[in-house]
Formats: sequence, structure tokens, C-alpha cells
Amino acid sequence: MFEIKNISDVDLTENPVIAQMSQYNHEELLFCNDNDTGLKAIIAVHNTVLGPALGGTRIWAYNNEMEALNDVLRLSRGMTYKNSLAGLNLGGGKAVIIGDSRQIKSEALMRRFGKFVNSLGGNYITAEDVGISPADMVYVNMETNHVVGLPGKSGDPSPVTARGVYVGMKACAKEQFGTDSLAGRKIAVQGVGHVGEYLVESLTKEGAEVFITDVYEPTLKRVSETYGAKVVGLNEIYDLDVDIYAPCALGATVNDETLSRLKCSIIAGAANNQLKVEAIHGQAVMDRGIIYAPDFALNAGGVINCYSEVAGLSPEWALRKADDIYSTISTIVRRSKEEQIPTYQIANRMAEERIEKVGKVKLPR
Ligand SMILES: NC(=O)c1ccc[n+]([C@@H]2O[C@H](COP(=O)([O-])OP(=O)(O)OC[C@H]3O[C@@H](n4cnc5c(N)ncnc54)[C@H](O)[C@@H]3O)[C@@H](O)[C@H]2O)c1
Repeated sequence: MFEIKNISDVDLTENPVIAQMSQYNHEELLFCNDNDTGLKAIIAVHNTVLGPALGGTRIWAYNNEMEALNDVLRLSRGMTYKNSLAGLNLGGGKAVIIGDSRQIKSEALMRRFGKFVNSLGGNYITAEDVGISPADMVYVNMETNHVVGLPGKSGDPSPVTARGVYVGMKACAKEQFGTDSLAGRKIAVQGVGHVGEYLVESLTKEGAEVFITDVYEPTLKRVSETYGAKVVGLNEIYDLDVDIYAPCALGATVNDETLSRLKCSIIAGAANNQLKVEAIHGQAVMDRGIIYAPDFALNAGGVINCYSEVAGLSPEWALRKADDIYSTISTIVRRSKEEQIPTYQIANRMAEERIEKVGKVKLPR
């Protein structure tokens, strides 16, 4: 449904904007400029069939506007898939503010950005992303109600994200080993930050043998001592003889180099964009008999948490909803086996199927 047309067919020098929008089938783009505050931003609404487009705002020092445009188009489309697959009444959107967050951020800039968000009348709901703090969101909220992730509201999404990763991992285990018990399983967790630590807690509680690594030594030591997880080197993690590899830090760690080293039969973690090149490495993991839990299906707990704030639902509801990730992952893995198609592609199809079906029963807008 949102097939990417061949970019070589499009002359981007003559058609830099709408041609790119049609490539991904976007609904709406808002370009924002304010000379007084220095705000330069793009808000992308990809698809609103299921509900208002929700996705974070990222502040990034892009090299040029095309880079920013490309990023916001790609990320907003990703949110459509993530929100749909998570079963939420939300479409996909994203915003980027161009600049170095340490230099450009001010109350006035964030409030001006909030005014632009407000001008979309609720079609786009914003949240935190790279370069943004809850305090920045408070300024945005002074000019618009279409914002989530505010202090004192739904709070840190990490426990909900970790819950989704944990149950999704169990679903993979059921498909791969015939039981979803993780007791005695060897599991390597890369990155023990917000999500990683909660995940390690659940895994060790269930009796898994957990190996951890992190660039930040103090956290690594504390998590190891608290949960009895074994510390391994940053690079050593790819060579471990483990059942499950859980990337919870960086993207693109599933690549040619690591795949020749990984001995696991399941890859399931919280990090975004784990496959270096989806088309190549999604197929490569399947060819090796590894079950890959698509990242955007597995780490949807964060957006489920945001939705609980939008819809006025409780933190308990968010945790329960994250448990649905078990059946979503089971279905993805089974369909992938039946249809002999990589799991990430099946996940995309399932997200599209829901949008198509719901789109047919919704009243015309
Ligand atoms: N927090 C959420 O709710 C949420 C939701 C969806 C996706 N994610 C994704 O999950 C991942 C983890 O999120 P988080 O909130 O726990 O982030 P975080 O920043 O709290 O934790 C990341 C951890 O990874 C460590 N790290 C960085 N580089 C590393 C490396 N090369 N090797 C090993 N460890 C390294 C950091 O020191 C940090 O402790 C990120 O990719 C994030 O985008 C998070």
C-alpha cells in the first residue's frame, strides 16, 4: 500500500517535495519557519486512517533540508506501521526541527513549534524524541494540547517497552523451542539503559542466564550486581554461545559482519532499526534459521504508553496492552514460516492489512 516507487524514476532536483511525498504516499507536510526564534521544522503526517498521526519530534543538526525532509518522511511512515501493528487508533506522523539541540533550543522556539503543531488541529500529536526533554514538551504544551509525554502524565515508557520485548521474546521462544519458558535460556542483552535494565530484571526473575554489555561502566556494574547478570565485552557479545540476542542500544547491529558471528536462534530486542539493510539482512536471518522479531512490532510499548495518555487510559492498561505483543509476534513468525517471507515484511503487511480493513468501515472524512 505504501510501496516505495523507484527513486531513480523521480527527478528530485525538479520535484524535491511532493514527488518524495508520493513516493511514500504521505498525506500532508507542514514546513515551519520563524526568523525570530530561529525555528526551522518539518511536520509530516503520513497516514490518518486509524486516527490522528502520532510520532515524536526530533531535533537534529541535518546537513541540509533534503536530509531533514528524507528523515521526517521515513520516520513518519515508520510510525504508521508501528501504530497500526500495535492495534492503536493512531496514524503515523513525525516532526523534525533542524539544528543542534544544545544551541537552538529556547522557550520561545519550543512554544513557536507548539503553535505550528496546534495549527494542524489535532491531526498530528507530538511526543519526545532525540534532542527533546520533558521540560521542552512543557513549553510546546503551552501552545497546544496535542502533545504527550508530559511530566506527571503517562511517565517513563521504558517499563512498558520492556514488557513488550519480554513477552515478544517468549513468543519467539515458543515458536523456536516449543516452550515459551525462558528459564535456563542463555540471553545476551546489549545495552542496559532504561529498557535494557527492566528487561534484564524480568529475564533473571524467570531464571534465564543473562549476559550484559554497555559502554557506560557504572550502570553495567550496578545492573550486574543487582540482577546477577554476567558482564561481557562490547564486541564479545556477538560471539557468545547464546539462545537469544537482545539488542537494546544501537541500530544496525544485525549486519554482514555480526551475522557471521552470531550463534543465537532468536533476535529480539528494543533497539530501533536493528537490521542494517532490511531487504538484505531480513532475508539473511531467515536463511540462517534465526527468528527475528521485527523491532517496530516488539518495541511498541513506548507508543502504547503514549496512547494511554491520549486516550486517558491507566498505566495498568498500557502494561496489559503490551502483553498483546505476544500474539502479534506469534502471528508474524507463523506467517513468515508459512509464506517463506522475512518477518519484517510480514509485519509490514499486517500493519497495512489493518489500515485497509479499518479504512473500509470508517465513515468518509
Ligand atoms: N525507551 C523506550 O521506551 C523505547 C521505546 C522504543 C524503542 N526504544 C529503543 O530502545 C533502545 C534503548 O532505549 P533506552 O530508552 O533504554 O535508551 P537508553 O539510552 O536509556 O539506553 C541505551 C543504553 O545503551 C548503551 N549503549 C550505547 N552504545 C552502546 C554500545 N555500543 N554497546 C553497548 N551499549 C551501548 C548506553 O550506555 C545506554 O545504557 C534505543 O534504541 C531506543 O531507541 C526505546
